Amino acid sequence: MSEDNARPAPPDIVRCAYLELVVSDLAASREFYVDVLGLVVTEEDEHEIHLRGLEEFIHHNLVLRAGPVPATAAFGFRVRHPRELDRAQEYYRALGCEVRREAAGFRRGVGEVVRVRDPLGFPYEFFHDVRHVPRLTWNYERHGAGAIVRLDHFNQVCPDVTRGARYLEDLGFRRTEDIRDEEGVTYAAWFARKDTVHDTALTGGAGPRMHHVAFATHEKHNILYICDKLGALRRTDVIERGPGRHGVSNAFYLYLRDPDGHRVEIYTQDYYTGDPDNPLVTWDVHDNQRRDWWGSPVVPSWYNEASRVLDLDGEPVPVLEREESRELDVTIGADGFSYTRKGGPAEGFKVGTQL
Ligand SMILES: O=C1C=CC(S(=O)(=O)O)=CC1(O)O
Ligand SMILES: [Fe+2]
Repeated sequence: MSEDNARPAPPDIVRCAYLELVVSDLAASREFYVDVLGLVVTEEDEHEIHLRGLEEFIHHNLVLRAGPVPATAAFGFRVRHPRELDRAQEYYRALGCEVRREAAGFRRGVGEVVRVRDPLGFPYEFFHDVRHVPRLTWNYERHGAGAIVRLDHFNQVCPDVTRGARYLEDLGFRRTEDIRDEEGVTYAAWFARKDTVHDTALTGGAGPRMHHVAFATHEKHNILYICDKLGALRRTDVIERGPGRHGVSNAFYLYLRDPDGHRVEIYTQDYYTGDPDNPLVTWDVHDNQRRDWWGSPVVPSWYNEASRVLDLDGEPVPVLEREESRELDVTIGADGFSYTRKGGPAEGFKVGTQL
């Protein structure tokens, strides 16, 4: 039992492991994720494609499933031992959540799965047993110049980030960074189980919705190559934001939109957060360098658009509007305010003066 004996201890989550996306045109999505981005096909048929990064040894990091309504069907987390599935089941039942336990075979390449619709409305899955597949770390003949090596994180849109943060921290996630204002409103926060900046993050907005899934490369030049390749393919309209250097996480980044509009981040070189006393980094929502260290603007679609999520029966979960102030409103636009140097000039061409 956890400290407050009222609730069972949370499951011991190792890492974010896979995302299931429903896509409207499986062939178009396969071309985007395999031919353009270079993810590796573990297994595929006419209904589903199971993909992974070059360094991954579990069966998949991404499932593309053909369906009528583009949405996110599952956020998969690996737990440290099969017994943690019992804990997951007890923990979420004690929260009053819908919990289903699916025998091995429910999900290809994965053993028993506990599926929940969590308190924020998201479809979370927990698993341990998984089929191992070849790690292609040293198969450089298969590494394109864009070389995506692993799944790094999810990003979830929810109306109340403070409430969501409390839920994730009770679940055992460590908050590593956040964006707040002087009134104490939290606009976004990042949460880790592995020793990088995050396994998932909460972005304040209408939700529950899936903001993005991020895959990691080893180097910035892998990201720059993906941009150059998209230029050569005349597909630069899939580039939504970046390339650039984040303030939060310090990672180099690129955001793309897939054929259904699902957002994919390509991400590299954040920092180690594994010590128990890892210090929280808090950013001022008006700091122009918080989301892009070079002060480049965040396009409004990045704040406003995200993918629906499905409940455990495959139905879209209703979306609730955010009640607290929204980041886009307080930083960009006629009454938006953002600075490069606190108290410095707000005039000029940077964000907050022309968008
Ligand atoms: O992974 C991330 C790290 C940093 C940022 S931000 O735009 O720098 O806040 C966004 C993000 O959540 O995608
Ligand atoms: Fe991200």
